[in-house]
Amino acid sequence: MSKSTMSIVLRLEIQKDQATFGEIATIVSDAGGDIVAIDVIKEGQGITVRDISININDEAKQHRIIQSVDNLPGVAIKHTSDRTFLVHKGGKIAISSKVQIDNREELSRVYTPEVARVCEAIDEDVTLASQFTIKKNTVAVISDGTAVLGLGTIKPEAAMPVMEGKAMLFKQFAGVDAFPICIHPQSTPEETVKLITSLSPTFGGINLEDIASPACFDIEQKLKEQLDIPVFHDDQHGTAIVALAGLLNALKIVDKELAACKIVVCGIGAAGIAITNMLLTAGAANIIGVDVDGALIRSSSYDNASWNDIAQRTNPHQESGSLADVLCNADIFIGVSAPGIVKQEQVKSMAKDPILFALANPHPEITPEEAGPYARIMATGRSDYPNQVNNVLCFPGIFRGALDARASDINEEMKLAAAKAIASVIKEEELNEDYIIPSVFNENIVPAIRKAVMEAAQQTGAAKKE
Ligand SMILES: NC(=O)C1=CN([C@@H]2O[C@H](COP(=O)(O)OP(=O)(O)OC[C@H]3O[C@@H](n4cnc5c(N)ncnc54)[C@H](O)[C@@H]3O)[C@@H](O)[C@H]2O)C=CC1
Ligand SMILES: CC(=O)C(=O)O
Ligand SMILES: [Mg+2]
Repeated sequence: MSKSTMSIVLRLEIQKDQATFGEIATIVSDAGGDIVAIDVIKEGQGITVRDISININDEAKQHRIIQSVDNLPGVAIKHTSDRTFLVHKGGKIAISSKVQIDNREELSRVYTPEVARVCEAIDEDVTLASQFTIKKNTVAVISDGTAVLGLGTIKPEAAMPVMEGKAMLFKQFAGVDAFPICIHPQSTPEETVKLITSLSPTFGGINLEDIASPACFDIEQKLKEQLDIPVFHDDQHGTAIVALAGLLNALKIVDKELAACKIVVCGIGAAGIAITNMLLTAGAANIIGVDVDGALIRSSSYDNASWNDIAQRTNPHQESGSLADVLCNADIFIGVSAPGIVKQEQVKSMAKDPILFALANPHPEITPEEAGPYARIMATGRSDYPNQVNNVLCFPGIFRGALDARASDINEEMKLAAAKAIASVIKEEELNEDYIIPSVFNENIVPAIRKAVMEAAQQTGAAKKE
């Protein structure tokens, strides 16, 4: 099974009479690195300068390699670079023009004075903005940095690499122009709503990203009420749609019905609440929500209003206790909580053919290696294991469909249609334990979601375009 690798490049100055490349290779290999490329940068009298590219799978090994190589007599590290940082240099996206202007006539057309005629036309009929501006195909990816991946609150500037990454994926997979916008956290959800509402005329849709719960619920709800463009909190609904898609296929393999399964959803935050709601809509009857203080039960009262709401609508047998307690005999575990909180013993205690979706990023609740012997089906949110249950499978396609339908909303029917469309990309005869969800590179995903979402938008009256 694959595991993500970091890749570093060391530029070494080697005194030929004191050190050999063989010695360096041995040190790197002993410290757990794989040398994947060597470039000779300079050959001189008694000195050679080489770039060696090394793959490693954790940061501790990286430090060990650097230290050991640096300690070698006759070897000096001139420069160290990390390929992941290199790919982020200067940001990952850029804006480009669709039209080249080479003379004054063309300049007058795209800019003043001619542009004013287009402005006046849009001012008279604002719906023309969808025809004559980027609004037609542009989505804002907006975060306040308060729940970035599983990193918690980080500075908005620090959230930007994730938002740029989302923008890249929007473009590559669905041709949607997405603009990353990281804002300072506001003191109230109302202020965030006001800020985003002010930005909204530019965009054809708003993809909220990595905004902490419970504020994210209020923010999304109010924006949906106030704006006539689709507003979609990716961590809630994108995750829920992909989780349901994966589950529909996983259940076919283990031959179980969703309604008959005992399902534990761990982490009743943005993703966990949306997953719970989506599974209830899809027919699940026995979901137990678990958060830091254990299983949510109806008879308790929680400070978090969403937990009270979830507790009222789940856990029909009122099972209480810790995650370990309620995982006993569970058919399905879905984690959107914290790294490493599920132990092998707990997987062993689950019902026959357990399904585990350990979706916390970047470190899952349990690794596939650990769960492997006991889990029948295992999925994570990561790109480096089979069965990647990640919202990247959804947001490009769902916005493609919503923009093309000129939808004013992404409603429940459109979400359910997207989940079924993702699941349907894998044919029944192709399904297996390591292939319950299509790869993000499967070219059928976006067209399948787009078609299903456009149809659902038409049927529910959300589409402005026939
Ligand atoms: N694979 C995917 O596509 C996605 C994965 N995620 C991951 O899910 C996790 C949660 O994300 P959000 O819902 O946006 O965050 P959130 O902050 O809204 O919710 C996290 C919830 O987990 C709970 N939690 C923390 N530690 C726990 C523990 N030890 N036991 C039980 N519950 C615990 C928190 O109290 C909170 O209610 C993150 O790691 C994130 O990266 C989120 C969205 C998409
Ligand atoms: C995948 C994603 O959106 C997250 O982990 O927050
Ligand atoms: Mg996210």
